[in-house]
Amino acid sequence: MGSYTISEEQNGLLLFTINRPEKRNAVNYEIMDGLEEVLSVAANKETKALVLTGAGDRAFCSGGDLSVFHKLRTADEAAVMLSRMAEILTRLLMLPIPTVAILNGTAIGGGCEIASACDFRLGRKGMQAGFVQGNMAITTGWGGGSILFEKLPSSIALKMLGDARLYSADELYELGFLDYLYDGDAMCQCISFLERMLDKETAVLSAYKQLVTKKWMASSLPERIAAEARNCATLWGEEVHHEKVAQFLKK
Ligand SMILES: CC[C@@H](C(=O)O)C(=O)SCCNC(=O)CCNC(=O)[C@H](O)C(C)(C)COP(=O)(O)OP(=O)(O)OC[C@H]1O[C@@H](n2cnc3c(N)ncnc32)[C@H](O)[C@@H]1OP(=O)(O)O
Repeated sequence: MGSYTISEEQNGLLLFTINRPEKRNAVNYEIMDGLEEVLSVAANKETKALVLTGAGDRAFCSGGDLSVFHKLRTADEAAVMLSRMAEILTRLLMLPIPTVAILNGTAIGGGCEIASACDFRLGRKGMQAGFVQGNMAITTGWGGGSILFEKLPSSIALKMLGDARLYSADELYELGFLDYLYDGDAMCQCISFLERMLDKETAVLSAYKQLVTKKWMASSLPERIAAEARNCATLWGEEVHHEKVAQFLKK
């Protein structure tokens, strides 16, 4: 089995599952390929909504695979990976159909950035999530910071990014990062959350989605996301970042 699966589910849902539970679903280059693939498949007019989740019950996604990306030493090397992923999240954000992240477990760093790029975030009761990049002496580098400022009041977004800590599911729901808390079968809960929307014509859902994507285009969000990736790349090239990652890998 590869690092991801793509499956067509009932009610017109397209499901992308990050399948590296033993690495807490950390993102490697294969998963980036998979995200690019699923975004192309989602353009099919039969798809009503795209759903992203992680395999297992421990993690949605633990961010970038530090053992792989630790090999990127300079700002220029990091910029290639960061800007590719920023482009993927921009496509996900602008997809003309609803998108859902099912946070079946912990979401950390880049995992929170992926979730932020989705229209809705459903969290399993008891999960945790945090933009911990600050503890690694970098910022969000896949565009998730700029996206979070669009999704939440700026004081809440700044606190979450600056704290760089894990928040509980209850806190995340209260802050508005999570739209729904579930327990039990994740797909059943997701279908139930989307039930009334899935009855509607794709053209209707797309028209509504475009109301927000046009706003984001007009405020140059894609350019802001690209700038965020470049700024992160500069911090990435600093020795202090490499030391923090080495500490994690040593553990
Ligand atoms: C690079 C992009 C950047 C961005 O732009 O946003 C980022 O994403 S930075 C943030 C990177 N992520 C992290 O800092 C998270 C690191 N992981 C953890 O804190 C913990 O693993 C966890 C996610 C809280 C889970 O804890 P736990 O359930 O106790 O599992 P373990 O810690 O024992 O991990 C099991 C296994 O998985 C490996 N692992 C986990 N996360 C990553 C990761 N991001 N990259 C690579 N490998 C990861 C961990 O090393 C263990 O491996 P083994 O020792 O081989 O079993």
